[in-house]
Amino acid sequence: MTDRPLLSVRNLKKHYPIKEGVLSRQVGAARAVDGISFDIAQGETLGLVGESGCGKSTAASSIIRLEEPTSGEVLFHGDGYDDTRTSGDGTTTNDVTEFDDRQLKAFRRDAQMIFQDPSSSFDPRQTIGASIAELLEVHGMTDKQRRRAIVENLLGDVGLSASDYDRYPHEFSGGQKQRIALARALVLNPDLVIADEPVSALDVSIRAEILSLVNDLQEKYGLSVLFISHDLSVIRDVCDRVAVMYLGEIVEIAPTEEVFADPQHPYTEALLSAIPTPDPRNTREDIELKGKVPSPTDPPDGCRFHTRCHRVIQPDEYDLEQSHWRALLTFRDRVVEGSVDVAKTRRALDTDGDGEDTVSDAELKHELRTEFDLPETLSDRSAEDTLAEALDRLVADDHDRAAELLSTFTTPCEESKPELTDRGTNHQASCFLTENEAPLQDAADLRAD
Ligand SMILES: Nc1ncnc2c1ncn2[C@@H]1O[C@H](COP(=O)(O)OP(=O)(O)OP(=O)(O)O)[C@@H](O)[C@H]1O
Repeated sequence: MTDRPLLSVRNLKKHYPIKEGVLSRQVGAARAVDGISFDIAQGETLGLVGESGCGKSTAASSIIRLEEPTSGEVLFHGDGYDDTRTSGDGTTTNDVTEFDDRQLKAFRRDAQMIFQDPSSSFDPRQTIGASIAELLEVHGMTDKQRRRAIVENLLGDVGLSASDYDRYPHEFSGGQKQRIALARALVLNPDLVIADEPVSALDVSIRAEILSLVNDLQEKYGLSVLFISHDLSVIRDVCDRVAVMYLGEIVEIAPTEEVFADPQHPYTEALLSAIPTPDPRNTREDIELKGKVPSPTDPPDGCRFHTRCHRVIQPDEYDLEQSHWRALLTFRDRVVEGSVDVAKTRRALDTDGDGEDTVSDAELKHELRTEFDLPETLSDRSAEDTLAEALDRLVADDHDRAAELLSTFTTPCEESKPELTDRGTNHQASCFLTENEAPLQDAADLRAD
């Protein structure tokens, strides 16, 4: 046991080229993973959490080199790996991204992956014992009896029995198959296991059993685990630390209890609020993550979360109710991108359906405010004047002028990018709001603003 982390990921990027035309010219890139860094200590379980599409699986497959990373380092310090390890060209490295085929084969023994759907990872014509024992054979164990003994023993460790060795995958339930997948991941005695949503496909009733098994095995074998999930409540049960990912970046990383007790990024706060809680005094369930996750081909400038953030910062000249400021920016973005369909709203209001233009502009503007959660009057006079004029232009079909007027509303969150900075021991987050301040105020206070 050393103090050195088992795995150090440094500024890892995976960009998928977007190609167009007969010549397949590259016209852009999906920045699925865009410069993430973290360590995993020996025997530690790190959770990687975020909504679907934020880049978790791409991060995992780039770390284990199922896909070639675009750039960055993945330093692995497993048994037998040190800085003097010699790569094929004679240079010294323990950077997985530089491994040659021989090193990669050894690494793939020491770092194993478990996937969400256990059904698809077994050959239906092979007994589960044979499919696990095969790995031992591939890695040089010639003694058939010994292979069988090791696998039978492992089946016991994952809560199955030695006699299951000769049974076929279809004879097992989803939960049992995930136990078998765990046995297969462990048979080569790895240092690191990457588990990508290992319980998401399972019935809620058996999730807890599998999570508890992961915990037991992690302890028994002294494993380091990268545990990927979109669900923070699952992470809480198994992880020592949590890294929160949004649109290809890590926005907060901290010990699990700190993330739950004192989140420093509004995105983390929103994920926490989605966890159902039986405690009626808990105020978190009211934060609603609005809007679409932007595309990684064109991520927002500045803080990537600002287009959906309930705490998006107001410039000094305004002092609006926070929810109105959020609504105003959302309205601005929708008008600027051209997705506010005034004609459609007009048709919807035309209840007699005669096609005659009987809907007044005042009704239409009222409906647009309602649709975008904007009040009848903003408390700030100058902001209200600008909004009212933009609405006038919009209902008069002068979309460009409306967009121009609304574009005068800007937030510091889109003007520059917050870096990950320290918020306490082992706690980092990237948000201007909490950079130099006390913890995020309670969600209940925010609503009372
Ligand atoms: N081969 C590819 N080409 C282009 N874009 C891709 C490719 N693979 C993934 N992406 C994009 O990269 C982003 C990250 O995808 P990824 O699957 O890693 O996210 P995730 O957080 O694991 O989500 P999920 O839990 O739904 O799998 C998504 O926007 C996805 O559309």
